[in-house]
Parts: sequence; C-alpha cells; structure tokens
Amino acid sequence: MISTKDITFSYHKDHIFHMPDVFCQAGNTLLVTGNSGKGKTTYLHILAGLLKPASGQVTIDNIDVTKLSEQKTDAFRGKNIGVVFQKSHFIASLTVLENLEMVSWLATGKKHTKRAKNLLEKLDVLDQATKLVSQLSVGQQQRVSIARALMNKPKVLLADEPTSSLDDKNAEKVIDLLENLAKEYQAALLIVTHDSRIKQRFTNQITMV
Ligand SMILES: Nc1ncnc2c1ncn2[C@@H]1O[C@H](COP(=O)(O)OP(=O)(O)OP(=O)(O)O)[C@@H](O)[C@H]1O
Repeated sequence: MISTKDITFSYHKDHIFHMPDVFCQAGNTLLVTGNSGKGKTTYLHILAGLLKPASGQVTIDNIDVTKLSEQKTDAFRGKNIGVVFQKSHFIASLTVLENLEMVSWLATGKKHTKRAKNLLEKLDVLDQATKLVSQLSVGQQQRVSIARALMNKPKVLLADEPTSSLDDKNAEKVIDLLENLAKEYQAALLIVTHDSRIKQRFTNQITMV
C-alpha cells in the first residue's frame, strides 16, 4: 500500500509543485495522468525516494519514506519499490539475466537466478537471457525492465510511461503484464502516463493539473 499527503516539491524557488494525494492498495492499480510538463515523472521520482519533497509524507506500509536517511531510503527502495523508468537504465556490460541477478544481489546478497528466469519466462523474454540488453528490441527491453522491477517482490511498483514507445499490440501486452503481475505479487501499481490507450482501461485515476 502506498499513500501520500500534501507533497510539495521545487526544482527552483520560483515554481512549487503541489502534488495531489495518492492512495493505492496492494494488488490495485492507480493511474497518474496529466499533460506534458505537469510533474508526473517528478512525482514518480518522489514516490520512489529518488527526490526529496520540500514537505509532505510518502507512506509505504506504515513507513514515511521521506523521513529516512539517504542510505536507508536506498535500502528501502531496493527491498520494497520496483521502478519501470521511462528510459531503461541497464548495466551495459551485463546480460539480461545478470542485470536481474544484480538487482537481487544488491538488495539481498543473493542472485535468485531461478526467480529471474521465472520472471523472464513470464514476460516471454527468457530466450533473450544471455544477450546484452542493447541487443533487444524496445518492446523486449520494456519487458525486461518490468521483470527487473519485480525481482525483489516489491510492495509498490511504479511505472513511468511504460507504453510510450510501443505499438498498440505491445502496449496492450505490457499493460496486461503489469496489471497481472502486480496482482500476483500483491504490489500496489502506480502508472504515470498520458497514453490514452491506458487511460481507457483504468477507472482509478488522478490528474495532475
Ligand atoms: N532536473 C530538473 N531540474 C529542473 N527542472 C526540471 C528537472 N526535471 C524536470 N524539470 C521541470 O519540471 C517540470 C515537470 O517535469 P516532469 O518531467 O516531471 O513532467 P511530466 O509531467 O513527467 O512531463 P512529460 O509527460 O513530458 O514526461 C518541467 O517543466 C521540467 O522542465
């Protein structure tokens, strides 16, 4: 479960973002929509603990993440929050499988190879496991990104424009996967998007204005 209260943030003192409160239960999906430049990615980074808000609370399973030190935030994110970034950042010299194992190893000291392979299979990219991520198509990379975000069985799954570079068929596939896997892992799924194809599917939405 993730919820926020009265979050404000500013990159420069002349503009303050007042973020809408969000609430999303385990296994449920919430869309955060809004036009370009309204602060959706900024909000996702606050929810992931990558940016510190000026004020307000981000509560994940009764812990206010904004109150944690930088080091504790990193550890908390590793164990509890999966992020599918708008542009995937993989370790270029590692294979698809190794990238997943690395995420697990950093959080737990174990590679959890079986879990990584299982996720790649679910996302239909197990046959790509020994390739470098740069050798995959955009759609395949997006699916590996989802697998990586789920590696540590997060309580919260955050996805930033997960369908922006996908055609209709692959966009639908990715959204199905995100929704089904979030349910299966009982993660609260929060998707930041202005993709009308996604907006048609989910009633639980808040809009940033
Ligand atoms: N690192 C930064 N430093 C300063 N300003 C920034 C930074 N990142 C984003 N901004 C500004 O903050 C505003 C919100 O950006 P953000 O990327 O959060 O919007 P968005 O709603 O996700 O947009 P889009 O839908 O186009 O991705 C924009 O005006 C942007 O220029």
